[in-house]
Amino acid sequence: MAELSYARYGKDNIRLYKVYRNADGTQSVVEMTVCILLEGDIETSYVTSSNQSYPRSNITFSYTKADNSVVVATDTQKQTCYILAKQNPVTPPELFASIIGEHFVSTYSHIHACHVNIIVHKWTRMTVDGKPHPHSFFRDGEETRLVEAVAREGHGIQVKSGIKDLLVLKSTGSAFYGFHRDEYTQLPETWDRILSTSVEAHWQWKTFADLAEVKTVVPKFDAAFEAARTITMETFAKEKSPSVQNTMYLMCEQILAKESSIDAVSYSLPNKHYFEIDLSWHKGLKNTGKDAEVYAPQSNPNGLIQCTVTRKGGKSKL
Ligand SMILES: O=c1[nH]c(=O)c2[nH]c(=O)[nH]c2[nH]1
Repeated sequence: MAELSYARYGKDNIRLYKVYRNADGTQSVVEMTVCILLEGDIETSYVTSSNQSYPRSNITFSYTKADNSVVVATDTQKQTCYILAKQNPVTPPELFASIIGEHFVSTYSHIHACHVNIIVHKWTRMTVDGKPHPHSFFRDGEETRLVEAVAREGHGIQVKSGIKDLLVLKSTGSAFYGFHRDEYTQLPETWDRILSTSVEAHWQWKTFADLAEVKTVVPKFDAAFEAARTITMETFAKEKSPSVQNTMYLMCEQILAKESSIDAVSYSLPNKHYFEIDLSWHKGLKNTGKDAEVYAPQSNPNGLIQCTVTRKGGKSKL
């Protein structure tokens, strides 16, 4: 006996660009990649067709019985994404993701959940002749802004925001000592090391009742993104880090303190190692400890340190 235990389908890698022609003659642009995944109820809502009853809302029938009548084609989902982008603002991405999610759940009676993921790609306005250029942009880093919105019928909209691929390095001001030692330990303690990581962080908003409630907090989304980015960089730079674990915890605490509508903050930080190179074999060159200047950056393996910090004493308030 076989049973379908998981079913979602949709369109991934929908690439989307929108230009805003501003009243002052300047233009602003947004480029994003969207993923939409739909879920349907498996047991309820039967309709009658001819003399036959069949489960109208049963998305799984498209899998188990080749019944495509319940399938909102993935191409339709892509076209809908473009139409919604034309008819609505695409920024902040948390709002646009919620608009897409609510659309699918409210438009199709047999679709009960819609998962929307958005990656926003950077286009930063150029400075030309010392002035912001009206319509030219460049990519100043691979860092992306992320959003995941889940609209679930009867359960509101859950929104998670994030940042990914923000590559940072500090050449001193980081230590790692006092860690557990046993017969498997070779790593020496260090009071001064290079610290580098590619930041991935997510912050989960309190659950919104509906799209109308999402709309009431729109300005908070950009503000929280800027705050999380600033807190990440300032903590990384200013803190004399005793470990990645402690530094990332401090970042989470500050983001929770800054925005009361955020329930939880997660970080996932690879520890990108830079190894000292002993060059003493060459004419006694000193290149270790306090004399270290030339290092070998390591591609792998890397440490991977993760945490989630949740607001104590229950959920947050708007
Ligand atoms: O900040 C660190 N945390 C660790 O858990 C760890 N483990 C390790 O080898 N180096 C480091 N650095």
